[in-house]
Amino acid sequence: MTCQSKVAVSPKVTSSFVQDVQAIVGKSNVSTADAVRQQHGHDESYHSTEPPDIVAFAESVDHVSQVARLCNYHGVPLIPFGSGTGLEGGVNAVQGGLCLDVSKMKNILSVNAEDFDCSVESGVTRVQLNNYLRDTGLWFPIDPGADASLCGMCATSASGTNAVRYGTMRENVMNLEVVLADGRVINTAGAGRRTKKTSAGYNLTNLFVGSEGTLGIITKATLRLQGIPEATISATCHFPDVQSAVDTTVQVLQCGIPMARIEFLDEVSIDACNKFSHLDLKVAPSLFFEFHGAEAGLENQTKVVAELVKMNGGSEFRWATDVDERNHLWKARHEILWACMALKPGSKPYSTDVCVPISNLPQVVVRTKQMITEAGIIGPMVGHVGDGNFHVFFPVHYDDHVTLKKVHDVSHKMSLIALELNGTCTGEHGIGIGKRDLLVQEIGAEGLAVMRQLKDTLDPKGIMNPGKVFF
Ligand SMILES: Cc1cc2c(cc1C)N(C[C@H](O)[C@H](O)[C@H](O)COP(=O)(O)OP(=O)(O)OC[C@H]1O[C@@H](n3cnc4c(N)ncnc43)[C@H](O)[C@@H]1O)c1[nH]c(=O)[nH]c(=O)c1N2
Ligand SMILES: CC(C)C(=O)C(=O)O
Ligand SMILES: [Mn+2]
Repeated sequence: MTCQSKVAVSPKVTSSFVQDVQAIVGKSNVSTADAVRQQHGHDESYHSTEPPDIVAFAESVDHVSQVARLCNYHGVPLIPFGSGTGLEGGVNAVQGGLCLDVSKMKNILSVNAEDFDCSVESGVTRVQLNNYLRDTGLWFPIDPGADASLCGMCATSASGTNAVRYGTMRENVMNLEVVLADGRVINTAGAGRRTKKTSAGYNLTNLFVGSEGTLGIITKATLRLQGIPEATISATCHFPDVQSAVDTTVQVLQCGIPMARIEFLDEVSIDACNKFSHLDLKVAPSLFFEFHGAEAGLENQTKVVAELVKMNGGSEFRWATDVDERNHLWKARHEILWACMALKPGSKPYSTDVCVPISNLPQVVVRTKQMITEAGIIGPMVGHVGDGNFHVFFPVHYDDHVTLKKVHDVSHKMSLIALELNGTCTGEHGIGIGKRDLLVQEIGAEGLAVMRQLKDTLDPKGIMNPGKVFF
């Protein structure tokens, strides 16, 4: 686990190949400069930088299609690059090749306000879309902390703090335009289709959601939108221990309260947030809640949740009712990765991401906390607990191999506990290069072989993001 990068140029990327790429996307959209290759050879994770041999910037689906056809012909690895905010090394060019940056395709193609949907090109980010929607009364709720590209979010099946109410990318994508390895362009639900439901054949859309660039390049996404709620209330409270906070979450959901957000932060992450984002919360295991709905309904919901908090030994609510206060709170939550890294200056994130059925959550959280304490490492715990999903954001230094090994061991054991409890090794960050060994344990050898057959059918030469998801 070093930070060294590969300098050798793949023998397949010859000067005539570079010229062919330039002829497709234009000279100014191609770079073999070291700085550009380095920048495209890593995401926000701790994985070592692996630069591609060449970076090309696409400006249209036609560019993407022609570049794919060229790479396929020459057998050159093709790595799609959205905004590089991934956390499992998904863009790292582990076998060299061509990195295709699709961030210049930034058009919001349509917004159908009456139908609650929109279509965006591959470079449109979630913040760009929500700014654009501001005056329509609509919003797109899926919110990974980073301002990721929406097509990259499709590729990793991202979610975030709102998933407990609004679902993940899987539930919010209606159609995708995808360029396959051989350059063919398909629409996974048929050209122009944007229905809320369909029983027409196989669900190709969801085959590409979470495919991490290994099956094709997503050039357009048709997404569901939501109405901005009439009223929004946020509140925080703290608990004597982790177990009581997680028990409260389970009970709130069992009561059928339609929570918009329930986020857990342990005392280490609260401390990190206080320091980094200038909050003054009590340093204790805490829950951040958000309620969306009509004013009248919210009063009842907040009352029930406050009672459950009290029954579990939690504190009074601290309300964040006005917009500025609320934005400050959720901005702090979204910046928590960097807050945790600031606990150890110069560190990079080693993040974990397990998800279990909600009733098994207390067990996995409490066992993880014990492992972190026993290992004597810094391991702030943060969870989208309403989904049974939680993370530990370990700050690591590349050269501290002793701590890295401890972190890796705890992280691996956490995933095994999640699998043992009918859960998954990744709720939202994906497999990338870091969790390939866990995927086989999760899906089983036969299930994985079927995934492999699908990959071989769509990408027989294996050019699409090789070394990711599978070994
Ligand atoms: C501070 C912070 C906070 C968070 C997160 C990151 C960071 C830095 N994330 C993770 C991250 O934002 C998420 O993985 C994004 O969905 C990745 O989108 P990018 O555009 O950055 O893809 P990026 O460029 O990083 O690529 C990720 C993978 O998708 C592929 N890919 C990208 N664009 C593609 C395209 N158009 N077609 C095909 N394949 C493509 C790549 O090849 C790669 O395998 C997250 N996530 C989450 O789910 N919940 C969260 O709460 C957070 N929070
Ligand atoms: C920081 C990141 C990785 C995240 O998933 C979160 O904040 O929930
Ligand atoms: Mn998360």
